[in-house]
Amino acid sequence: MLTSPLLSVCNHTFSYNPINYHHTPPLKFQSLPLGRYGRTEFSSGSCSNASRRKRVLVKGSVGLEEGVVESGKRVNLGEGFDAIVIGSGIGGLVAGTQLAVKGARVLVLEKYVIPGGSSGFYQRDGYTFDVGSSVMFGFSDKGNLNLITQALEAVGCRMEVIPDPTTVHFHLPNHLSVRVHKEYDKFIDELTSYFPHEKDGILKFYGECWKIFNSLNSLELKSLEEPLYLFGQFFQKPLECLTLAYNLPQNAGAIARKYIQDPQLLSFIDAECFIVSTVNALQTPMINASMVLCDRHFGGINYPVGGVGGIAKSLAKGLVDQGSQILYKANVTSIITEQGKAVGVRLSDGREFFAKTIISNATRWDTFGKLVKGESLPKEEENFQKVYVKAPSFLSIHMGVKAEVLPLDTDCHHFVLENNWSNLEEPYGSIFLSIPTILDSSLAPEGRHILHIFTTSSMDDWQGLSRIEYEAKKQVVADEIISRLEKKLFPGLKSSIEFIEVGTPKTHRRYLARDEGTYGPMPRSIPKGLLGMPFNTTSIDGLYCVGDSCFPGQGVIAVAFSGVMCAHRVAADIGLEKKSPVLDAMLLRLLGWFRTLA
Ligand SMILES: NC(=O)c1ccc[n+]([C@@H]2O[C@H](COP(=O)([O-])OP(=O)(O)OC[C@H]3O[C@@H](n4cnc5c(N)ncnc54)[C@H](O)[C@@H]3O)[C@@H](O)[C@H]2O)c1
Ligand SMILES: CC(C)=CCC/C(C)=C/C=C/C(C)=C/C=C/C(C)=C/C=C/C=C(C)/C=C/C=C(C)/C=C/C=C(\C)CCC=C(C)C
Repeated sequence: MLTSPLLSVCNHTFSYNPINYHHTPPLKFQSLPLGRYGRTEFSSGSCSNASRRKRVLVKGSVGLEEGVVESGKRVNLGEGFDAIVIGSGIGGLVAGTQLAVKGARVLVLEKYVIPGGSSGFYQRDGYTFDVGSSVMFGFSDKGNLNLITQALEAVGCRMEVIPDPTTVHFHLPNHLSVRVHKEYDKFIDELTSYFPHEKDGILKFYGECWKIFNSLNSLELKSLEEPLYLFGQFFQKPLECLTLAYNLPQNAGAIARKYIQDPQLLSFIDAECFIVSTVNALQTPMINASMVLCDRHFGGINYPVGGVGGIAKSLAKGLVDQGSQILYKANVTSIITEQGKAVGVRLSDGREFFAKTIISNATRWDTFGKLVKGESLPKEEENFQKVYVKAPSFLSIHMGVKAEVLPLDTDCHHFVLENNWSNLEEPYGSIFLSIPTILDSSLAPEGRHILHIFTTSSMDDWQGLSRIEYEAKKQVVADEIISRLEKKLFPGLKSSIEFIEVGTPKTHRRYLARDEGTYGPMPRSIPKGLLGMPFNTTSIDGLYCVGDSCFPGQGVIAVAFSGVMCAHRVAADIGLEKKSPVLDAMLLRLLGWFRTLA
């Protein structure tokens, strides 16, 4: 068991656009700090085989093993990789580790200095901040849907977790204050105390979610693009598969409207969906809604001791333990194709790596807009972009505050929408707040709490500003958000601030390499549930995508599933799992046709 993995092995601080105020002494600004991870040096050497491709020799740190392998030792990465994964977000790491345990030789290339992407971390002044949100689904010890636990176990890791008794505390218009308790009955009682006339509708809507969740939870989860597996599941669990197939094109809002009439309760269901999809219930696929609305009661929300960043660190270490490799500061700028097949990647420093398959954990917009060069946008991607647009990014405020400002019974996660339901999807309209130190006090110095506040914000709002205007705007916007929280939740909040850093969509774009800092794909209008969401194969032979612009979308557990599916499909294609070329061709054509219906 790994106890506090992040804190025990990581003594360095990592920068996450440290624009700060209310803080003395001022922080040192570092754009890309080099911890032990940053010590990789590269040089190219001659090829020992007849290949015309450059063989890459690595001097210094290779793999993770806390970032260092005997400095100065020349390590030959060699060739013959089965897969190159571009990016070490949870999607990329799960795909990489799952392939590695199946016996594949994998190389993960990460632009930044640590793994994790939006699930990374940074440390400052004794605080360990999660870069993204701290609500972890799929991290329990039961069922088939605990995909984070399973991904870690696959590479021999286990993290200590702290159960959260309340997934989220909603503070909504008209004094609607609902705690989502881990215990389902307690949550239903609390919700029905506000809407007694809708008790039946509430039970029926959440009951529908449970039917879907139980079906999902009964399946062995692998690639829905692999026919032998898919038909096998239909054969073994016909009712469950038909339930899922029926619900694939459905959205939560439409199903809620079958059972519920009260407009305020429907707005509450919108808020339930918005916190995970950044869109209302009418636009949120029913399968995804069911997954999160039930897992929080089934397995519960569990926080990893030491912070969310420990998950990626453990996976990256597991990858290396399996004989595969990860390189940091490896910025892929193009995917090399030969006769229409993806065969390798080129980095910004000119190095090239080659493999049988290439898996991109960059968003589809980045993959097809930047990395695949000289090709017109494939039809499949055109269709994807017709159905989905980039969701806005976030403004994030990471703060350290004096502990006494929080009442003793404060919950860990809050969602605040003050007066007007119509502000739900507006930029800065609602506020997300996580206080992970409620669960794990080791993340902050004694007597302090971490507040991670975030709200939707789009890139347009931050373009065209001078440096001084940009920083001034950060202060103004952050100040206003903090004032709102002070008024609604924590009187005296401002004067309790000991540390603060503000990140904007530009920060997310820069540090997470996500086009416009997007949170992920968002349906352009009312989608047909998950029908239009592409899986992992692409129209370029040998090129696969993984992460939140693949089925089933945003969220750590969702991208972990995407990683599992991707690894299975790739393993079948490189001969590590069974496959049937004839059935493959039929299924892939059928799935492609389904997507055109979305
Ligand atoms: N539930 C939560 O609390 C929570 C918390 C954090 C993150 N998330 C979710 O995680 C999801 C994202 O996960 P993901 O796996 O899709 O990806 P990601 O965006 O987290 O990671 C992608 C990684 O790829 C790297 N990368 C991108 N382009 C590159 C290039 N050209 N060369 C090298 N490296 C490159 C980035 O640096 C990053 O590390 C989001 O949808 C978000 O919802 C959820
Ligand atoms: C193929 C065909 C045609 C058919 C077939 C049928 C079948 C069999 C089907 C199947 C299916 C499946 C398996 C599916 C699956 C799915 C899944 C797994 C899903 C998942 C999902 C998940 C999700 C979406 C998640 C999400 C999450 C998130 C996003 C989170 C977030 C959070 C946050 C932001 C936090 C908040 C905070 C505060 C409030 C503070």
